[in-house]
Amino acid sequence: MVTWNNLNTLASFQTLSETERVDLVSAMTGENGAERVKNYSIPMAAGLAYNYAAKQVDEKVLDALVKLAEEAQLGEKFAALYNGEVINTGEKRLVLHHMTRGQLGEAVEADGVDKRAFYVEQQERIAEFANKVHNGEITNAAGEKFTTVVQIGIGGSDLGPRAMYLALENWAKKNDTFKMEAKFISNVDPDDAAAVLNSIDVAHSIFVLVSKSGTTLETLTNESFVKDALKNAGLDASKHMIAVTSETSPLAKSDDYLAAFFMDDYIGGRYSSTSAVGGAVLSLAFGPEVFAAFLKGAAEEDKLSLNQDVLQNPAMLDALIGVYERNVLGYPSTAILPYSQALSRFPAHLQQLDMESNGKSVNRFGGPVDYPTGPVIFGEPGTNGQHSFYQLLHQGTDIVPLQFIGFKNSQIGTDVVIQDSTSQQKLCANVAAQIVAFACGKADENKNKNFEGGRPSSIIIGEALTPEALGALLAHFENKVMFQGFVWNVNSFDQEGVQLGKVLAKRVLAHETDGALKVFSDLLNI
Ligand SMILES: O=P(O)(O)OC[C@H]1O[C@](O)(CO)[C@@H](O)[C@@H]1O
Repeated sequence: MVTWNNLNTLASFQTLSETERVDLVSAMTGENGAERVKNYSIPMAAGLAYNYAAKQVDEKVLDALVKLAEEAQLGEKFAALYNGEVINTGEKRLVLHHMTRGQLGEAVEADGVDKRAFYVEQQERIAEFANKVHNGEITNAAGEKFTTVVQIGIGGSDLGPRAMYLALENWAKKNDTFKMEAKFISNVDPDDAAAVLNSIDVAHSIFVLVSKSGTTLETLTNESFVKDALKNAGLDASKHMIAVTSETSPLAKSDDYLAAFFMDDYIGGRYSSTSAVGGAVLSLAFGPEVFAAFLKGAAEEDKLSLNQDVLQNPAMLDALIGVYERNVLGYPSTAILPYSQALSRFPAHLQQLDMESNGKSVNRFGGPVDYPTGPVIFGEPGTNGQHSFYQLLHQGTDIVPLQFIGFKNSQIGTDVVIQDSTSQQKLCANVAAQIVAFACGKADENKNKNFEGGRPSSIIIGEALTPEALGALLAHFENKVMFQGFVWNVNSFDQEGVQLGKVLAKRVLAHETDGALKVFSDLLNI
């Protein structure tokens, strides 16, 4: 039986708060600095490793974090989640995204069906459909193969799948599994749809309309935009569109689509990359085998998140260190810094995952929380970020914890030696240098050139960004955010904070405005 308590009521949190702070500069530059880098590392799935040597922790802090994990019952809460308890209290729903990639606990039946069987059935249907598109059994009306897939969706129906597609595009090309180019339309800004439509051959394009609810204004507007374009090209839209939605949504029973694939209300949009939401576009783009490898990596990482030994559970430890930084050390944000161009949209995905999940001021029962919850998340790939916002990270007045990601090898393998090193070596040299620069700093008499150091970071290191590694990376962050939500006692699976803006926008469009809303509407010529 689990009990849900606010963080500041836990005795272990009190102990953690009183634990002596670690001087990161001394820890990293002292005689045990090198050993620390070797030891403070946990294996992850797919050959990845989570290294937390440059975090502001030592044995005493780690011990206090282990006690916090125990008192907050993180393992038990995860078990309650994957065994089908109503963890999403706000919407009174189960939380089942782990089941899209494996069965961690008991069979869970909901709506009269075994949910694992349901998700597997959707994967099989998608795989069959994708194979038929690739081998020319499913074609356009002229009997020609589709060459492009365009996903229409927003939020979780866009960010995760888009980030995953970009992450694997070059890998798939290099490994001869690239089947179709994918494009994405998300913004209701007409320039988004228009620009994508101008860049493709609509006659050879298949569109994936993705909306769990089937009611999202932006997505339905963009669907009409695309249907108009197909009609104007003399094409039958229903022969060019598939839907990914929940079986209860208005889209589910429509004849407007060539096929429909399903997820359900037990998978939040931001946790849906491993469901049909990511499955359709990724299977069409790279083939079902690549999507299956991606799921395998995620499933392996999920299993590591079950480990009751916190120091061998990368997602749980990452989560706890994040809580320590937020609630004891008082750091307000976290930067996601992948040293991998393929992960260019991964920070944007994590922004939604983290901030929509844990950006909450009430606990899971609607009561107040009087401590900080989710941090502000932002990021960019390195080394580009170094030439942009790292100035503030190194010498600004806020300390921003950093989450680096790096790979020993590139995806494409084409490289050049300039000044005795390859580009890949330069990339990796930079991330190593940054970790040490942030943690250790450098004293200078000229205060303008002085680096205080003491700026914490972690790094996930892998051999190369493969489908398995990407799945593991995704699951790591999903589970980290989940564990943090448990510690903060918030419901990480609803998002009421997005509703008010939607309601007011509808009022503006219906011209039912007054006061400030009316003046802004007039200023924007609506
Ligand atoms: O898939 P849907 O139902 O169109 O929702 C899209 C996105 O909108 C949100 O509900 C926020 O407005 C996200 O949580 C979700 O990912």
